[in-house]
Amino acid sequence: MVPYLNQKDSNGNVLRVGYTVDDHDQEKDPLHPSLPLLQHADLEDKVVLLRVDHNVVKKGKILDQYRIDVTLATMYNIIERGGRLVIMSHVGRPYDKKTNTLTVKQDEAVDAIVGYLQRKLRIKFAIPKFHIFEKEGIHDIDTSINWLIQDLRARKIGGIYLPNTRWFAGEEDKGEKMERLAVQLAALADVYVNDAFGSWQPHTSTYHVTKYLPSFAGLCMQDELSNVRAVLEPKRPFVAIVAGAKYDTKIGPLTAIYRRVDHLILGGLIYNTFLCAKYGVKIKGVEDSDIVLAKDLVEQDRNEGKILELPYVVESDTLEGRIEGKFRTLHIKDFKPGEDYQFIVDVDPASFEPGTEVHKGLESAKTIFVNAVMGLMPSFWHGTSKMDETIDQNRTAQKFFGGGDTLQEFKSLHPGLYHAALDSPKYYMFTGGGTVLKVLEEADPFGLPTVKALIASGEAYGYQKWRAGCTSKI
Ligand SMILES: Nc1ncnc2c1ncn2[C@@H]1O[C@H](COP(=O)(O)OP(=O)(O)OP(=O)(O)O)[C@@H](O)[C@H]1O
Ligand SMILES: O=C(O)[C@H](O)COP(=O)(O)O
Repeated sequence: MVPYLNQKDSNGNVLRVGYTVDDHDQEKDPLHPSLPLLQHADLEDKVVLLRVDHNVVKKGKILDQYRIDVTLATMYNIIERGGRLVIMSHVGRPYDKKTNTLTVKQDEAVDAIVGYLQRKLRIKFAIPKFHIFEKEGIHDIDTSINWLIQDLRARKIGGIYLPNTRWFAGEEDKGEKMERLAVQLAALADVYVNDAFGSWQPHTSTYHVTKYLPSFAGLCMQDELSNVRAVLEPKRPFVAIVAGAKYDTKIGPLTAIYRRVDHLILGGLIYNTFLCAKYGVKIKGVEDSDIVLAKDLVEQDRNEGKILELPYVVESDTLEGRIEGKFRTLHIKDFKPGEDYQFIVDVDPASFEPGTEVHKGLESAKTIFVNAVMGLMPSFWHGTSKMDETIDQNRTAQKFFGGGDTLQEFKSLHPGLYHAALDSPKYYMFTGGGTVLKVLEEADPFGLPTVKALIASGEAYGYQKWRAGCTSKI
């Protein structure tokens, strides 16, 4: 039997699920016709493995619950239609690719998320416990979970929330461990739903598991895929601001994004690396191998001049904080090839003052995409704060913010503006900033590896054929 809705009326038309949302307007907002949608899954009495991006915990605490809140509709929809929830998310980056070790820290546990969900939904979630090996994490999903699954099916508990997916040895593995985890995850459930737009990396819980279960895009995923089109087809001039810490996953897309924008503004570790490559300086914390990668971008920009450089940066002797006498503002025009600098930890707000190229670029933009925390938080917030204010002064541009820390810092630095922005048609908040960069690189929202995997699963389970056979609008 196909895993899709199977109720038909007397004319053989597939019935819409009366009480649920089946109102994605394909004409207004076309999603890929082969992308299996949650609305079309048969969920009655099914255990649903739901992958979300609840990567909102820092030092054991939730700083901004936005990325949890936007998945509540998917959860409610699943429960309301008879599904039973097994939820999973990653928190942080416990796996160190360089040393090949995995560090399990309790302050990256999902407990705070589960506490929040229980308060919000008023239902009880169980977090199963598995044996954790030092430097290797969790090897296997222990069969003891079967008791919990039984309780879940019997409605003795409201849901199960698995431990941080990146604590599993097979999550980021490419070999046997990955295959093992994919099979073990799939064995827990009848259906898989991906609502984790922000987690585009093809890991086991976002990608490989789809080989073993009928898989669907959740409601948050669908909204994000629809909205990202506005960034792919922007009103011009289009300015992108990319900053922050995740140099490794963001430098790749950056050269492709360069081709799409009218202006690019860099900050954070990405800017430090760019400055080293362009001005031949050494900045503490920037690795030589990363500078080599940034050289392509510098070359490209020598010809096209799209990068608007933030002229004033903040140098600090320590990463411990903003300590009087240990930090200073530098102008990049004073950089001399071969010179060594301490940590560059922020841009000075003066970089955004009227009259600067950066200010002119932001003032005249019609579309602005922001995946940017300009400085090392929480001490060096001044550059990010000024950036947010400067962007807001442009009242005509369509403004897109995306990224866990980007949203969280926007909220903590300008709470009033952040809440107004959530309701403003001039702003849109994406749950993943790196994901939007990846979409821009692929030039196609459905080119994300995780979305391609959902489409492939639909092919394997006959979704396209089922959909072609539906005569009523679904
Ligand atoms: N110059 C800097 N040196 C060190 N860390 C920095 C610097 N500038 C910013 N950061 C850190 O970058 C982090 C944010 O970067 P990150 O790439 O994770 O952004 P994000 O908005 O979460 O994006 P995404 O959701 O796409 O991962 C913050 O924790 C901030 O402290
Ligand atoms: O915070 C994020 O950007 C997402 O949760 C993705 O995290 P990742 O870049 O570590 O995959």
